Amino acid sequence: MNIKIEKTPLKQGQVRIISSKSDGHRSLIAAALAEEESVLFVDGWSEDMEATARCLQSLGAEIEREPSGIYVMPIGCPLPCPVDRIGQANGQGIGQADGQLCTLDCGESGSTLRFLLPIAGALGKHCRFEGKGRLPERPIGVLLDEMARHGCKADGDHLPVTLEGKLTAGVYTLPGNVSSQFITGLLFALPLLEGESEIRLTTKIESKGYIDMTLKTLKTFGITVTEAESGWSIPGGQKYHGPRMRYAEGDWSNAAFWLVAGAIGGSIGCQGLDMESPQGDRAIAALLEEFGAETKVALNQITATHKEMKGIRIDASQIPDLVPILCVAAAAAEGKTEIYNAGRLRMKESDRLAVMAECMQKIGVEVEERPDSIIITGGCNPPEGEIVIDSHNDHRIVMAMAIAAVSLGVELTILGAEAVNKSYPSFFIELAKLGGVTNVL
Ligand SMILES: O=C(O)C1=C[C@@H](OP(=O)(O)O)[C@@H](O)[C@H](O)C1
Ligand SMILES: C=C(OP(=O)(O)O)C(=O)O
Repeated sequence: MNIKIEKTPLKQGQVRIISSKSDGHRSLIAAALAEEESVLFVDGWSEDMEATARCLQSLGAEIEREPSGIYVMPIGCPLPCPVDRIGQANGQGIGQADGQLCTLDCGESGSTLRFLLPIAGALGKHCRFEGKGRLPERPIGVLLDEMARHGCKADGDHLPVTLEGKLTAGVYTLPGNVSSQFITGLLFALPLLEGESEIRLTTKIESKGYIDMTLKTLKTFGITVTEAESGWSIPGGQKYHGPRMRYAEGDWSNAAFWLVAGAIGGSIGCQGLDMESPQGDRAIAALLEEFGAETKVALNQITATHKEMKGIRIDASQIPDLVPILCVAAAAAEGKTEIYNAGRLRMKESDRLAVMAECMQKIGVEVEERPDSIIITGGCNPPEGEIVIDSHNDHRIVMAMAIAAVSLGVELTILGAEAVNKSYPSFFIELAKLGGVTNVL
């Protein structure tokens, strides 16, 4: 789907923010590992969350999405689970038959893949992991090596991979700067093993907010994890016991698009966010203040309002998903903005540093791309003629450039705009509610 976005600016207004997909993944996983069935309330549903739900079903959970909530019957449920029923139909009785292969189609979701690899290993499931788009290129090797050292082998280091064996407890040593998702996956998996485990980091942790989200979910489900000198200690033999009903919290990464739009050209409020959330992308509020814009919190709403903005230096190591929209904020700020420690952006749904540099150039913003950073000089001089942006199938590029169009006043066409469905299917509906004018071509 290609969408043309007119340069009509957004009106002042409010957006009700959908549930965090990161919290959605974690809540679904914890509920599927729990001892009891539960209901999860999620406002909005994305392709990535669908991928996690689908994979958990392949592992044996029953997940039913009703208008009243998402009903999760855990993997270890006392009733026959879907996979087990196949076993029964094959005359193999209740319980997954030894060696029976289940396929986990992770779609394009890095979180789904990297969270579920160690979980499948801890459950001793014989699984084939598949994925599409850029997912097969995204790194999983360091996690698979560590899993292999602990009894669970994969037949390759990129998708598709098939796992064989069952994880054993012990010391898991990993870098903290490739993907925090490896650590989240292990934090979910290791409590299920017999015996104590430890995760030891060999570098400083990046994307730490996401680990904090995982630790918060684990605590809610009664799982004990203690911080160690360079990682975490995880007692084995634990069981997940969670609340029977749970609400996923609002998504700060999605809110950032609207807050930047408010900061550049008016005033936009976001509702439904937890102001104390562990989500690292909550940093958007402080960053907009640093740029010079105004943010105000009243009750459950945060509003960003335009004030003259000046370029700043931004360390991206803890907030990778904010970078595309921060590039747009930088284009509206006077002087230079440098976003550094951003090398990991190259291994997301697209090479986000290269793609944002390409997009900024196309709309007439001065930009310099370096291996680990991007430098943007404020000011936008769009060229004559039609501007066409290739989304590279990346949801955050689509959303960032849609906000660029309405906030920087550049009419443009985005190719492959359906990529928004990965995390925020109602994005263009919200844009229209705020007065954004779009045409599907
Ligand atoms: O744990 C999570 O929910 C996520 C972790 C981050 O990945 P990295 O840790 O690989 O940076 C982030 O980019 C991704 O969108 C979601
Ligand atoms: C990188 C992202 O997600 P994931 O790693 O789960 O694919 C994202 O949502 O921007």
